[in-house]
Amino acid sequence: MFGKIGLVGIGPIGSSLARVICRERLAGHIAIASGGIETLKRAEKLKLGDTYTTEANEAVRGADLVVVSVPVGASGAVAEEIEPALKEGAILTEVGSAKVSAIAQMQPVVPEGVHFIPGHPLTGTEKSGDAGFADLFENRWCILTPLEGTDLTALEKLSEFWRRCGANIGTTDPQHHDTTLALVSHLPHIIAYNIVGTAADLETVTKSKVIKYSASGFRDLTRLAASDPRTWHDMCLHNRDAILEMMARFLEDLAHLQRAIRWGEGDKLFDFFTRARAIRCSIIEEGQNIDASGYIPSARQSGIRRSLAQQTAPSPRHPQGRCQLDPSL
Ligand SMILES: NC(=O)c1ccc[n+]([C@@H]2O[C@H](COP(=O)([O-])OP(=O)(O)OC[C@H]3O[C@@H](n4cnc5c(N)ncnc54)[C@H](O)[C@@H]3O)[C@@H](O)[C@H]2O)c1
Ligand SMILES: O=C(O)C(=O)C[C@]1(C(=O)O)C=C[C@@H](O)C=C1
Repeated sequence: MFGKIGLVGIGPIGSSLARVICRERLAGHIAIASGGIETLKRAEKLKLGDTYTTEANEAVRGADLVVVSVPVGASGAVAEEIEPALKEGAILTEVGSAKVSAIAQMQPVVPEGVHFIPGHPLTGTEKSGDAGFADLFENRWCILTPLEGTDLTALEKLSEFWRRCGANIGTTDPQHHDTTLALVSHLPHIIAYNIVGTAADLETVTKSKVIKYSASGFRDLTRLAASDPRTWHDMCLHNRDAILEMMARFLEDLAHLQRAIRWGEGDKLFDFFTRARAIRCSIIEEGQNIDASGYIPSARQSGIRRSLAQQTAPSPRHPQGRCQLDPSL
């Protein structure tokens, strides 16, 4: 699809993209940039790309597609760094979880002639670092938030890229994206972090007992609390208003629940739990639930589960085994 793809940032999203680009042969050359030298060395060891550099502008020079996958708070600095090296006609995208802020930081420095189309793959795990995998985007939504005047050919090309990575494409405006994500992603993370904090602070139950006797309800609810602190620090600062709005609504609803429990309003509680269960069921029917282990969409949901043999097949252009996938990751 592209002669050269420049990947700036090689965390869970960047490293998953590198793997799927390689597997699907979407680029003639994958250039990887990361500020962290250790991360870069590991990416090289895993053969995630063709070239590796700590200089983002080096990786994007001559690239037909540039994907910026860095913490939202770093997107402005990265945009400034790569701006002089972006090729005329290139597609530039970023994958930040808060669109309004990422766009405000990047758009002003994008040169004329470069197609800047922000996006957000709605998928991830609580893992950090280069713990990505090629199937991460399979049957997940990737939301694109095209800006006014976006070139439709470039938009279609980027959409096709994500489709070949396994994703379904949705489009919306950045503000609507941020409001929705505040509810379906940011609030759940805040609740998870908070409940772990509550448990850890309990004086009547020791920390070791919380850990030892963690029932699966607590474990399920708290998985998200293992997520990357930098990501969630950035989210709270960069999608502040929408998150505060959702927290206010959540607290209001929680107070209603609290009241129903205090007054023993069984019917109310039963109706409330029944309604919530129906919503959870509809998420499953939409095919948006995932196997707990490994986070790989089940064969039934995705329609395809590529065999490991297929995933590790060397590319004919790189018979030495460029982009060999480590099955343990
Ligand atoms: N992890 C997820 O579940 C997930 C899902 C969807 C979208 N996102 C978004 O994708 C982006 C990348 O997230 P991630 O979790 O893949 O990785 P991450 O946020 O941990 O970032 C990792 C990469 O960014 C580079 N980086 C960090 N600070 C930098 C800086 N100041 N300047 C330049 N590079 C810097 C690191 O060297 C590393 O290569 C974030 O904006 C995040 O909001 C994350
Ligand atoms: O399931 C998880 O572990 C995630 O945190 C993934 C998740 C989400 O909230 O759904 C987290 C942040 C991203 O912006 C998109 C996806």
